[in-house]
Amino acid sequence: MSAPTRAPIAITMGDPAGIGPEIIVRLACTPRPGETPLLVVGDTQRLRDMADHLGLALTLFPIEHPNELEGHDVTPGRLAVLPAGEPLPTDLPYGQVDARAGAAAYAYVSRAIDFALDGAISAIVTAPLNKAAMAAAGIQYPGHTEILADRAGTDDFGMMLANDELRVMLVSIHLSLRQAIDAVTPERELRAIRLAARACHAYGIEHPRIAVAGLNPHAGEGGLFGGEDEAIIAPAIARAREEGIDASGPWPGDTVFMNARRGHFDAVVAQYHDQGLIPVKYLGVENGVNITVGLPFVRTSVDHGTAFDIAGTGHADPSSLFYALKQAEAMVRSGAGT
Ligand SMILES: NC(=O)c1ccc[n+]([C@@H]2O[C@H](COP(=O)([O-])OP(=O)(O)OC[C@H]3O[C@@H](n4cnc5c(N)ncnc54)[C@H](O)[C@@H]3O)[C@@H](O)[C@H]2O)c1
Ligand SMILES: N[C@H](C(=O)O)[C@H](O)COP(=O)(O)O
Repeated sequence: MSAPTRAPIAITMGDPAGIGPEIIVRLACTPRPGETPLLVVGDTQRLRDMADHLGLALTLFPIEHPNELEGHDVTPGRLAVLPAGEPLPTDLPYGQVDARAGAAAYAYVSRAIDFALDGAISAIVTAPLNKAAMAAAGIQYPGHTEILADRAGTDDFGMMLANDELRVMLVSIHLSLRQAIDAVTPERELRAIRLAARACHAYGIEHPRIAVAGLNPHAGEGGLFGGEDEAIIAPAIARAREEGIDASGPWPGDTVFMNARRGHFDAVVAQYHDQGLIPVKYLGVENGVNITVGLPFVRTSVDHGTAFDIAGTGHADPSSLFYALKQAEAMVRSGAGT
């Protein structure tokens, strides 16, 4: 028996019709260096069926509270499951938007947040949920990040995607492109720069160099291609510098990530979702992690989605989940949080 020595990390199962169940059972059966005990908030039968489908020898045992892990054998091949929401129908199809799956995904993350706010778990690591399925269930949040921030009662939060080569903080997250342009405001710019610096501190970087990407082609080319870069972004960078943050820009968005990857910057502030996430995901989703910065607890996530095109087929790569767990453990260990 290996007794847990610190509060467990909870992995949420995500959308049951996606690849969450598969990547979780693969992770649970693989020896890994971290010593933090794990539990999954999800559906035991769904995980059981997936492990059987993949031919994995996995023992699942139910718990009702993270404290119950104390004294349990939590070695690879054994996994505690904490239920939430309604039990799933056994014939729930993979790879389809389903309101029952959307409701379940929301229930898993909600229950994990309860335990995180109580200090009963040390971090939340999320498997992907499907935003269309959640909307079909009548849940109005666009994603995990907004649920987490709302439940934590904070407006001062941000989404950072990172891998071994890039760290990217977004000015806006799940908005239409038109709305994202309107969201380029002095307040949001300054907040994103501050959050990027804060995240770098959590990575142990004392004096982070924060590059801010421009909004328009060539960062506006002196006003030829749009005025937001000079009128809104540049003054926010100046404000951040007055606060002592080593921020620079606005840099042309097409080359700033290349220079960050070369080591010229510690993080990039991207003006909208795809500007920031394409460079990170292009380097491979297997080494990427999504971190919510600004919460009172640690939350990391895989940097990929529910992959309905391969869900249930046994072809999902669990690497990003390993990476997200490793990052969460490091953040908990350092005590830096976010
Ligand atoms: N953390 C999250 O909860 C999260 C993250 C991103 C997207 N999403 C959601 O997931 C849903 C689907 O999003 P999408 O189709 O844009 O992106 P996706 O990441 O689900 O899929 C994009 C492509 O990458 C492949 N892929 C993704 N992860 C993989 C893995 N682990 N192994 C092998 N191949 C993998 C898929 O098969 C697909 O071809 C949407 O509802 C989206 O909002 C959720
Ligand atoms: N924007 C994220 C991505 O594309 O990877 C993703 O949608 C996850 O968002 P949440 O962590 O807020 O669910």
